[in-house]
Amino acid sequence: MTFHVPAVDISAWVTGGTPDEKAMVADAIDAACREVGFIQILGHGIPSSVTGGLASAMDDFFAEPLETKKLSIAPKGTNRGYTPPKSESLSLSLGVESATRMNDFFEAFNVGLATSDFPGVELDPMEYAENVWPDVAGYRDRIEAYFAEAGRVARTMTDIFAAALDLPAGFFDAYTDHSIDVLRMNNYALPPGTVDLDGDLIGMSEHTDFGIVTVLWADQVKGLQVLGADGSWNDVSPADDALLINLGDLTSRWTNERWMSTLHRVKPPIVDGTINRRRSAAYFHDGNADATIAAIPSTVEPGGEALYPPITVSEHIRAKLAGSRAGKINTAATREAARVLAANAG
Ligand SMILES: O=C(O)CCC(=O)C(=O)O
Ligand SMILES: [Fe+2]
Repeated sequence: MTFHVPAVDISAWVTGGTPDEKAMVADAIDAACREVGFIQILGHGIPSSVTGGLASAMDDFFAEPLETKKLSIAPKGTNRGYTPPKSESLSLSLGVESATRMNDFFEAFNVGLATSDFPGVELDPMEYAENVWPDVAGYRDRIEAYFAEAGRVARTMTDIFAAALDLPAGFFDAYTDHSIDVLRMNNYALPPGTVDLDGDLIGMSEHTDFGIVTVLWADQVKGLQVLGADGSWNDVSPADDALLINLGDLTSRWTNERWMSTLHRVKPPIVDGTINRRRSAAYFHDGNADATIAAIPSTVEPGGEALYPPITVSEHIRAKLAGSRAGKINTAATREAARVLAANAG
């Protein structure tokens, strides 16, 4: 079976297409969400100057010495600021004890929506933590410009999802008007020779994303692998100017697994004892902390049962982060864990 990430041009939803044009896009997105869970999108409308700014800001920050980068470590328990290599293990977010425990070698910088973005709304300052910004000229401006664009694209995707699922227009708005949104900028780099010392190192171990939808910018250097329905891992890199979209667990729960949160990992190939540096930036659109996610009735067979109990966004994200960040196995992810174990066996 050949694995293929479908490409969909969403410009009808970005620049105001006809109802027919929009319906064709929604149908293509529904098929991609049912069959693959990863999509390449074109026509997203993010200017290349903005993605160029994101990439150059990442280059400027990650080139700093480790000790300088560590000045941007945010208070414990917040999903913000710098995370050095080997401080997370994504596979633990799934409840799977990984052989590569805390051996994910990516380093990252996280920014997100904060309490100050929602004046008058009562929010947990840990979940909506304020950002920390490094002392790098123009960094904040470049990141904020991309963050706003990626957030717009994530919201456009939920508009398309509502149409694709035959839900009323704006269905997702009430769940996302103070959404936990985080941009994780990932840098995969190892000094030459390191890879020989520890065969267990992996760029980012296998995981599903946690929230509603992820907008993923990635450069075209090899490393991202996506699990196919047949249990095979497949290399994926975006076409020129394309962004990758993938679904998170909350959407899989919401749609009673009509749509899947697809497993993926980052395993940069080792060439001459080293790896080629690779960059990505994942914008996670996770939903309002206090929103309750329960299967959309039309996705449950008549007389059938929902596959998951209702859960709040907050409960779900906390359990996931406790796994990846604190090494605490997520025991609430049995259905997801079963999928990983099946894949590893295959
Ligand atoms: O680096 C990539 O392409 C994927 C990153 C990713 O999966 C994540 O940050 O959740
Ligand atoms: Fe991911």
